[in-house]
Amino acid sequence: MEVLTPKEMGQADRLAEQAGRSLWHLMQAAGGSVAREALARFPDRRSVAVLCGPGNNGGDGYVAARLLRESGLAVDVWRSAEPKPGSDAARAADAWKGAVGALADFTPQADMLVIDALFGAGLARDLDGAEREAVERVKAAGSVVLAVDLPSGVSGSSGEVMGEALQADCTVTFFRPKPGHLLYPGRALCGEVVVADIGIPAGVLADIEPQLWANEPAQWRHALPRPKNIAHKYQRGHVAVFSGKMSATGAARLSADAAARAGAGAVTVLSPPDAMAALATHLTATMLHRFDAPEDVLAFIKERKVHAAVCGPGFGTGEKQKAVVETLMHESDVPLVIDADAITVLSQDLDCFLAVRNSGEPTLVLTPHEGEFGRLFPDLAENKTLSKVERARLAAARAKAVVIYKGADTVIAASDGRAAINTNGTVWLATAGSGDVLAGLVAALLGQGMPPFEAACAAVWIHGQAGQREGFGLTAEDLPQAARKVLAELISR
Ligand SMILES: NC(=O)C1=CN([C@@H]2O[C@H](COP(=O)(O)OP(=O)(O)OC[C@H]3O[C@@H](n4cnc5c(N)ncnc54)[C@H](O)[C@@H]3O)[C@@H](O)[C@H]2O)[C@@H](O)CC1
Ligand SMILES: [K+]
Repeated sequence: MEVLTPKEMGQADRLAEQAGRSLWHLMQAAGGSVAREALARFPDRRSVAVLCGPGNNGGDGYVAARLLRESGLAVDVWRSAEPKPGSDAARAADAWKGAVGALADFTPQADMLVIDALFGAGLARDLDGAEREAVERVKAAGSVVLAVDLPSGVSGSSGEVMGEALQADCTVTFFRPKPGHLLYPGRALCGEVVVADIGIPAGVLADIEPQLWANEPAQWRHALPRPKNIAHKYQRGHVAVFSGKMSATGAARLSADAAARAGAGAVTVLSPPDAMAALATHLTATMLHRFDAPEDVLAFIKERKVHAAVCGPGFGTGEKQKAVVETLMHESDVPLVIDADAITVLSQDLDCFLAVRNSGEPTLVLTPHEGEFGRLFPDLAENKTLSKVERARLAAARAKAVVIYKGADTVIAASDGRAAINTNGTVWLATAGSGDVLAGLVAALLGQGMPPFEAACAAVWIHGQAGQREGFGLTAEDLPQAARKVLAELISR
């Protein structure tokens, strides 16, 4: 599903108006969907308090208040400021015939349903004054909160908290989700998110051309590799995985296993001389090849027709490793997944890395977690005015790469501006070796010819789904098999 920034949502609103849906009617539908969710989800609440701000978010609140009162509930409205005279919100406030209290006098109770219609997409600065104090009181009282569009204090564009924010049990937003619903901390503050249809025609999206999606199979399933019956193993993608020294071979084996389970026809672990014996005792279907110097690597890639390579898991960060990473970047055109230690190696000489990337070759997928992202793109990481999506996009454009910016809310970004926010991750994936598996999944899909952005999005989703299936107590060794089943189902459907 497309994700719209608050600015794009304003555009949707104007386009809907041109298509004959007035803001007044959208506001009635928005307030109506809030009232419906309140009745359906919180039927046992004895009283309802609707907190209304000065803008259209408050307007939705007045509409919901009127409808809930008409259904027989005891409803009070508390407002921080009057809506602008002549606005749709003012018209909605006029249609509310009950009393209106000053927000400063509102005393929340634990058994109350609080409908938060203070601020939505229009939140422009940190919460302060009466609104902030009311938010603090609601949090202290522990009332059940249903947020209109966004919990007040959450930025719709970044999910960041602006000063203070409500913790909602449920958030009803309209037409399409916003980045603030999917990026942390906003995602956690929203509670369950309901995306309500308020009559904005989906056709407006053709004019808006959104470049951000929630990461879902609908976006990339068509591009998943479907091997033809006649394919032999090398036609199904040959993936090479670089191993580190003898004491650090497990990471490469996890990547290799993931690549094989995700459909690569052949997988070879490239090993430094000292790790050959350790790897040989562990590998069965996966092939093993020794490399000593960067030239060996180039020769192997060329002669054995490698389709994608993973470099980084357990690799090490010394001079020898640096030489390999640089050779891969300068002298080879094999699609690369650069993870973990290889990211650290690149970050040791940023000017060189970016100079090489000016040519745009080879196809590159970078998989940094927060710390690695900070090392590769320090200025972007420090820029607190940017959302995680914007940081990932700028990084992708700068590195001419697909960037998988990992975390609980992993963002995948391409250098052409497309981006996706992943939502199926689970805490069980925060385990040693999980990232190595992800790198192997990306390489397998790349090696089978899937375009890099789609391959990255698919790998992240499959990884998340595998984590959910395995659940409590999973180890990274469980993930490749689970990923295989997820992928098999995606392909067979
Ligand atoms: N865009 C659309 O298509 C629709 C939008 N609707 C509602 O309209 C909302 C957006 O309305 P608005 O653009 O009026 O924005 P809001 O109602 O979120 O807030 C805007 C008002 O708050 C003030 N303000 C911003 N930050 C403040 C702060 N920290 N402290 C005090 N005042 C602050 C602004 O100056 C402005 O007056 C959405 O969240 C949604 O609830 C719905 O009515 C239906 C359709
Ligand atoms: K709100």
